[in-house]
Amino acid sequence: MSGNQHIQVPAQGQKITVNKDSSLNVPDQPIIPFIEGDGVGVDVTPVMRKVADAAVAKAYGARRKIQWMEIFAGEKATRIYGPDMWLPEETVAAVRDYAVSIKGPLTTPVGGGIRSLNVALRQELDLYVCLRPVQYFKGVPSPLKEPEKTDMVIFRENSEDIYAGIEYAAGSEGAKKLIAFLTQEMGVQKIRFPETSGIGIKPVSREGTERLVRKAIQYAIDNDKPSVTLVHKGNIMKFTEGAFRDWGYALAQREFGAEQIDGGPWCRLRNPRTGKDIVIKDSITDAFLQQILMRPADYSVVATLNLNGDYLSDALAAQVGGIGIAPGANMSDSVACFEATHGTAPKYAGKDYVNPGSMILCAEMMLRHMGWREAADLIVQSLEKAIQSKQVTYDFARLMEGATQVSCSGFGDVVISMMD
Ligand SMILES: NC(=O)C1=CN([C@@H]2O[C@H](COP(=O)(O)OP(=O)(O)OC[C@H]3O[C@@H](n4cnc5c(N)ncnc54)[C@H](OP(=O)(O)O)[C@@H]3O)[C@@H](O)[C@H]2O)C=CC1
Ligand SMILES: O=C(O)CCC(=O)C(=O)O
Ligand SMILES: [Mg+2]
Repeated sequence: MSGNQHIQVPAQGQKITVNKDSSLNVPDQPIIPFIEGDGVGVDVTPVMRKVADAAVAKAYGARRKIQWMEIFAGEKATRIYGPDMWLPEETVAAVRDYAVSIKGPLTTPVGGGIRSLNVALRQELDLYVCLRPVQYFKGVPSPLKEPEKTDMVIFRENSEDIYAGIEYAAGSEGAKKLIAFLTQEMGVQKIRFPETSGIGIKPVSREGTERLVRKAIQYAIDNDKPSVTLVHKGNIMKFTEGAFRDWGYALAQREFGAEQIDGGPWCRLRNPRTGKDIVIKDSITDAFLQQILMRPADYSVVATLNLNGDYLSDALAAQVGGIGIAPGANMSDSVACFEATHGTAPKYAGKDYVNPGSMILCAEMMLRHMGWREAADLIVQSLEKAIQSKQVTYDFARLMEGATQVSCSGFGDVVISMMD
């Protein structure tokens, strides 16, 4: 870590502050920290900013303006702060202190090298909810016959599970110690090749599960959704994924008054806002992956563990047009950092080529979170119009008849032109 200060705080603008009940005080010129991101981050992040600025200007004139503040992580941070400074302290502090931020993707090497900076940021700030809405926009090409039937919101637990990165390489001191402990003290005889096994640990807690499932059920209540599905592989991983399911059901009953249907485990609660039923159900992950393709209309809010949520995010995104149009947010009760589902797509980096739709929709989620609903609505409407005009990036153009392929920045300009 370094005491270096490289963040330039905009002269104008104020911090967003958070009340005890998690509501926000948003000034008319909020300072929003942003991380450009590695790879295609350099392409999509400027487009996102341009579209968000245009929507804010269109919706509120001179009355409101985002004061962007660049903060640094990933390769850019190492260029600015020095080698090995991948996630500077002041970057983490800014994401925490400014309450609302947005980031482009960051590279994580496979196998060796640094651990995920994306995961590190989530862990350091305990951004325990990864919220990824999956909705169909009219005109988007999809591999499904009826893509509009896919309308889900993923609540992915963001702080635990095998994703936490507690693992030891085969042959390392850590792996040897753990394997010795397991075999000698715990009587474990199931490690097939103990001499050459790497070892990963999968922590899943009651608290971690409950806070995630609570958010998912509250979301279903607030947004008039018909069901919450707990997705787990609890038949095999009984005390982690199975416990996630059991703790989830217990929470629904204890805190939301859900009652079992036909002896359970499914249960049902009455939405206090609408009087309608919300069904709490569960599905084993492998079966769920086929259900979302075969019967997507049966599912709405999804609450799941970290790794399942990662896999499901990309699979569900594909059903409604792919990860070029898949936004998300990492959230705690006081901090929200908006982040696309996709990664750095290195082969396209710097080519002004990829779809900026995910980042644009991240900005839309961010504006809605700030209560700037009119600007958020404008983004959704103009994005839809842009897609329907068939002026789209390569990912959509290759699947659409009669489309005109435009660049990443070109697509941003089409979206802005649709605001008129
Ligand atoms: N939150 C984050 O910062 C994340 C970071 N990553 C990191 O990103 C790096 C690359 O990961 P990788 O597995 O290649 O996954 P990516 O999501 O970066 O890319 C996979 C494929 O998805 C398509 N794609 C991705 N982004 C877009 C876009 N904006 N518009 C259109 N299509 C898009 C492309 O498909 P096609 O080839 O068909 O054109 C691309 O080749 C890794 O280091 C990974 O760890 C990954 C996910 C999230
Ligand atoms: O951190 C990474 O590099 C990958 C993360 C990821 O795929 C995700 O969070 O969806
Ligand atoms: Mg992922």
